[in-house]
Amino acid sequence: MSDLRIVIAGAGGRMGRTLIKAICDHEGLTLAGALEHAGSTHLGADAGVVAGLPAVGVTVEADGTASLAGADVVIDFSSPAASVHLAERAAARGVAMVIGTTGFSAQDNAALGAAAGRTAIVKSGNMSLGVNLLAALTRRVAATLDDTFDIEILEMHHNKKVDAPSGTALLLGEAAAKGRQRDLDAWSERGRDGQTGARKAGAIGFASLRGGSVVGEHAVIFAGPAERIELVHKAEDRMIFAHGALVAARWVTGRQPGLYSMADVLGLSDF
Ligand SMILES: NC(=O)C1=CN([C@@H]2O[C@H](COP(=O)(O)OP(=O)(O)OC[C@H]3O[C@@H](n4cnc5c(N)ncnc54)[C@H](OP(=O)(O)O)[C@@H]3O)[C@@H](O)[C@H]2O)C=CC1
Ligand SMILES: O=C(O)C1=N[C@H](C(=O)O)C[C@H](O)C1
Repeated sequence: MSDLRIVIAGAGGRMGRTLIKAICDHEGLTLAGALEHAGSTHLGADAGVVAGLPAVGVTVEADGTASLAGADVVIDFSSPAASVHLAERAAARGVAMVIGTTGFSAQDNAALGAAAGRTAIVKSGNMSLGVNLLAALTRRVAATLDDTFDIEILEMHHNKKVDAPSGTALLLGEAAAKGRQRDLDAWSERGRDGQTGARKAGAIGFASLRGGSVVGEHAVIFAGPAERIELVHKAEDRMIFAHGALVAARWVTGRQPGLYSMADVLGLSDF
């Protein structure tokens, strides 16, 4: 069987570099391209060297037309605008895509949905097995407990993260809302400050902490009368996201067009 040919977008970033290392460590995977934005200081450098490895013979580039033409799948951890633009290009060429970027607007999500009408895309705010299992558990617990148990989602990340709440917190919020058979947008409470009034029964609250080098920590708290249940995930190494993205890349290659989740990839949709 021939190698899976993977293009990495956001190649110079924390996740891009982790993915390049993971690809170089795995049999059956080939780095087919490494993309960065037009102003990046990494342009022209060898992607292996950017990732802290010996040279691999792939140059970091901004255009990527030739790389996309020879790729099976693109894995993208960059920025919302870059992901949307790249999804349109991948869709035009029928190249599958795995999107780990977070912080999308409703308009961005609509554009990604349109691209997924033309090529297969796996998109998830968290690619790890642990968090996707946590989401399945969250849905089950939220469905089991009634509104006397308030749901609060707490996340903490490193001090370079640019979006809040995290994509994972939103994924967990969606799972809780699904369990309660509610629309998350109508029930979420974010950024409380000042005279907020008492908590609305049934709301799903979010709180974000930023500091240091924390890779990613999430807690879903079910706070009831005189007792509390907490479901927690702590990521210790970005390699868990990279491994999940590579599992998704194998799974999505050759699939029918559509927008898929990590729950689809991991078989957790009916858990
Ligand atoms: N789903 C998941 O499991 C995970 C998701 N993430 C998400 O992935 C994204 C990236 O995270 P992280 O790697 O930590 O962030 P970084 O800022 O370290 O990396 C992002 C990279 O993308 C580059 N970039 C910006 N615009 C473009 C473009 N047009 N084309 C190609 N590259 C571009 C950035 O360049 P420059 O620095 O020069 O701007 C940077 O090198 C975030 O949205 C984060 O939330 C992160 C971890 C896990
Ligand atoms: O920016 C990060 O670092 C992370 N982003 C994702 C998110 O927004 O949830 C996933 C992970 O928590 C790390």
